[in-house]
Amino acid sequence: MLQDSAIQDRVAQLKREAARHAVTYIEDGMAVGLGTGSTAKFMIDALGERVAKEGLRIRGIPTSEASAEQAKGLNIPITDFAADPFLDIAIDGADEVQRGSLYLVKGLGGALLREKIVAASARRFVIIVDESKLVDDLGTHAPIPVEITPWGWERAAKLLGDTGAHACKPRMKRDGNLFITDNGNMILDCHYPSIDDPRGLSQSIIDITGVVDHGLFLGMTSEVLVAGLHGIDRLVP
Ligand SMILES: O=C[C@H](O)[C@H](O)[C@H](O)COP(=O)(O)O
Repeated sequence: MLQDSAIQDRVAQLKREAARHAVTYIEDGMAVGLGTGSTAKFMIDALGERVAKEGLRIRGIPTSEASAEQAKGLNIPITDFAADPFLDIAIDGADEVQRGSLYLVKGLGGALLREKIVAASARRFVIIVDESKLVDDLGTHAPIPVEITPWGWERAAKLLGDTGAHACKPRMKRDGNLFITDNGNMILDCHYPSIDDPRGLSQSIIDITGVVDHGLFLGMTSEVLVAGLHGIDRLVP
């Protein structure tokens, strides 16, 4: 039996391989959304390698300051929505992927807003995860992060906690310490006892004035590359 650390090393290796595979979808001349998080980091590394070794000519839009720094360090050219309002592809990680629907929970690292804007702009949205992220019901392991404006945040928090069938227990991200996003907003992590109507929940959160967006990504995924101990699976909705 493999030890925990050996399993983690193997999963990291498979995520790296899945990231390399995802990067083969990128072709010369493309505008590419660059995700955020430990899995997206492997993908940006693999893309940097293609830029350096093959002279691949692409333009990237990073979904966080961290990914922007990484991309710049690898000489990946950065673009913006003025020059590229539509992207050919975006590649990112996720916190949960619902089997079948391929609905996602994203944003536990706090990057959900830019990630969602980039995903919405991309013709193809590719997700890379390890198999521990696959769930039957959203919210099984991950809370839903909700990005809210700092001004009046207490009101939004109260309403998130009071929304009838969609009430949650909002907690301030990072164990009660203030977490400010790259956009200058705050994140509340919302724990729901169960999520049986993701679309209804999405709407009820977004209807609260002061909420900027949330980490449910519904109907956006083009495909998911799942890195498991036995290899890489490709899921499509
Ligand atoms: O804000 C963070 C992003 O949504 C990440 O893509 C997500 O949290 C997955 O991160 P990781 O690949 O590190 O598990």
